[in-house]
Amino acid sequence: MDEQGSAAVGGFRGQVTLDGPSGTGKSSVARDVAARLGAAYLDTGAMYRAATVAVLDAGVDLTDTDAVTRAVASADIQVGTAADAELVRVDGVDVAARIRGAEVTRTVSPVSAVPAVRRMLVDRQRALVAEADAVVVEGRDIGTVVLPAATLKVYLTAAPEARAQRRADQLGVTDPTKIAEIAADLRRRDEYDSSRADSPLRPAVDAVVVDSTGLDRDAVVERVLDLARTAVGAA
Ligand SMILES: Nc1ncnc2c1ncn2[C@@H]1O[C@H](COP(=O)(O)OP(=O)(O)O)[C@@H](O)[C@H]1O
Ligand SMILES: Nc1ccn([C@@H]2O[C@H](COP(=O)(O)OP(=O)(O)O)[C@@H](O)[C@H]2O)c(=O)n1
Repeated sequence: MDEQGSAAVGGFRGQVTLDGPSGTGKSSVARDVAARLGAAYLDTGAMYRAATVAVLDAGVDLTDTDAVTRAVASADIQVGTAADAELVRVDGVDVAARIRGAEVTRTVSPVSAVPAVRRMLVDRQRALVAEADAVVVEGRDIGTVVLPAATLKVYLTAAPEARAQRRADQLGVTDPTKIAEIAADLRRRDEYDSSRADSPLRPAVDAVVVDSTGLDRDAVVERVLDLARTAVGAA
């Protein structure tokens, strides 16, 4: 038993994927699970957000997919894989705070729908994963496209109102008009991410779907750790 009162998954080796829409708890759960497993952690959304910073700074027309691709290809995008420290840099500049801002959040879905951008970032994601014996990777297409042979695939869902409220709480937003704007942004990104032709957001056929609506963060973490124990036992 560890200090949090549950058995750790000792010597875990393998890949855990966490996919799902915004506000379902992917980042927070993935970080906690990685820390408990002693695994690396990769936030692929941060990579698409960093790519979006490069596109915004290049000032290109977002509908010009060749120009978007060139802007991403010529940027030096660095994302760390430690669960306890966020490292996101574009051309050596720390953009960890900027990637969470409204401008990037508004623009990231069209940038991430460009197939050539996805190919570049998926190659990077697989290379980063290959460096780790144990890794937790979160995003939209990790179980379906990036790591189809992962040890455990989890697809997180939650009711749209719960997701919007969580995001509002996280940002310290209490104004109902602003909460409605957050909910509208989540709907827009859900729609964009689920309907794109390349790597749409959807559960892998062999993913375990976990609905976090009525669960707190720790309960979801415990559920994923239980699933990881079972997956390792079954391997
Ligand atoms: N099961 C949960 N219940 C309530 N709040 C949660 C839960 N999981 C995560 N949160 C909180 O909701 C917010 C958004 O979670 P986050 O991990 O960023 O989601 P995602 O990566 O899916 O967008 C964070 O403040 C997080 O602490
Ligand atoms: N593997 C991934 C991860 C993110 N994304 C894109 O990047 C955006 C931001 O991802 P994120 O994980 O940071 O978003 P949140 O869930 O934190 O709001 C998503 O809305 C997708 O458009 C993607 O296309 N594929």
